[in-house]
Amino acid sequence: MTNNVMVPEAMPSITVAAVANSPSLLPYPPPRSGGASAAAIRKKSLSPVELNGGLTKGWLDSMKASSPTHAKATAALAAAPAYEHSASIMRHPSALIEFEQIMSATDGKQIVIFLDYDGTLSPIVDDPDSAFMSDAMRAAVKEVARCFPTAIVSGRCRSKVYDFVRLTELYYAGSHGMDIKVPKRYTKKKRAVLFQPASEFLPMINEVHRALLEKTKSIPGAKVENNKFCVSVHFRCVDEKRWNGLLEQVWSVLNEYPKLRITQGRMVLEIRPTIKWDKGKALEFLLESLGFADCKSAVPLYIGDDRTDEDAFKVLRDRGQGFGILVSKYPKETNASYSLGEPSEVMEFLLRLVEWKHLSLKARPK
Ligand SMILES: O=P(O)(O)OC[C@H]1O[C@H](O[C@H]2O[C@H](CO)[C@@H](O)[C@H](O)[C@H]2O)[C@H](O)[C@@H](O)[C@@H]1O
Repeated sequence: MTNNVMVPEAMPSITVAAVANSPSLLPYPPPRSGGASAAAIRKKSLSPVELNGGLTKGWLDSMKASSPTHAKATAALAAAPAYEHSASIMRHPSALIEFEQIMSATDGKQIVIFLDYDGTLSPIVDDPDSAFMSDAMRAAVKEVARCFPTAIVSGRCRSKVYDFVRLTELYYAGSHGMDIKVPKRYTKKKRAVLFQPASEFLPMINEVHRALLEKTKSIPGAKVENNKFCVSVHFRCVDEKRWNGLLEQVWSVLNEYPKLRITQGRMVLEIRPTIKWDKGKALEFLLESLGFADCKSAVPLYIGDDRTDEDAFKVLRDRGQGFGILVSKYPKETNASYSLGEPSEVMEFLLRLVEWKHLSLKARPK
């Protein structure tokens, strides 16, 4: 355990009572038009689906602290007392330092790699359209995919994340796992698998995207991104003084869509269907499609940096299978077992995996 200051990358968890007792807080979900009672709102706030990753008290603080490239990150670090180190929050062991231990736990089983994109394979940048991965990272991912089944699981829409990664040998799950494509050469039945559990929401998402574009166009720096089955509203380039205004605009749109929910990522609000599907479910779906439904036959390694990746870390922890690896410079409350500081360390870890695979093949008795 270190004495590092804990800086949350997404929102801190809070109790429902704290929400109910804080009139200054904007409640989530927002009051629907038609005037839901405060009790009804509080009751709705209890929904685990919404609290788990939903927008809660402290969203402004956590939004401020969620960006390593944001000027206020330094200030957030300086505000140590606000994020005091607690016994439950510690830096997890480095996956690089503990590499041999991780590998010995794989015990000859099939390793399957799951990679988040933004903040994991590419550094966080101001413009989401310029979040390119380096050629060196692409080469490392290509090598790793030669050695192990490898999937990208991203909040972005699948086609966009493919345009960044440009490797045909991978499986892609976009829209937080709500758009999964497994190429036919990898499926048992040799038929491409396309899984889109939120397809009925497509018209609604497009409508919300258009409404949000319109509502936010007067806010300098605000960016609305259509991720096919979800929409991202970016705060990164918006002056902090306007964040509440931007949030209000988002809520004014969402008021009309009770079948959508909102979660918070790194300087971003993500609007998505209320269906019970997330990166954790996507991980399970992919394992099954690849023929590894049986816990005993595969060791999944899931590497991600965001709040939404916690769903996948939790699945691994609950199944007692494989390892979650959190990408974060700061200690954080997480279900991951190991950590890596930044994308450059992710690349180093991937290259170690490739090297390990080659050495283990050489060591095999002829
Ligand atoms: O699941 P992910 O692949 O991590 O996608 C989550 C969001 O990633 C992108 O936004 C984040 O990265 C941007 C580029 O570095 C950055 O500007 C933004 O502040 C980050 O939140 C993507 O643009 C979003 O649509 C995804 O939801």
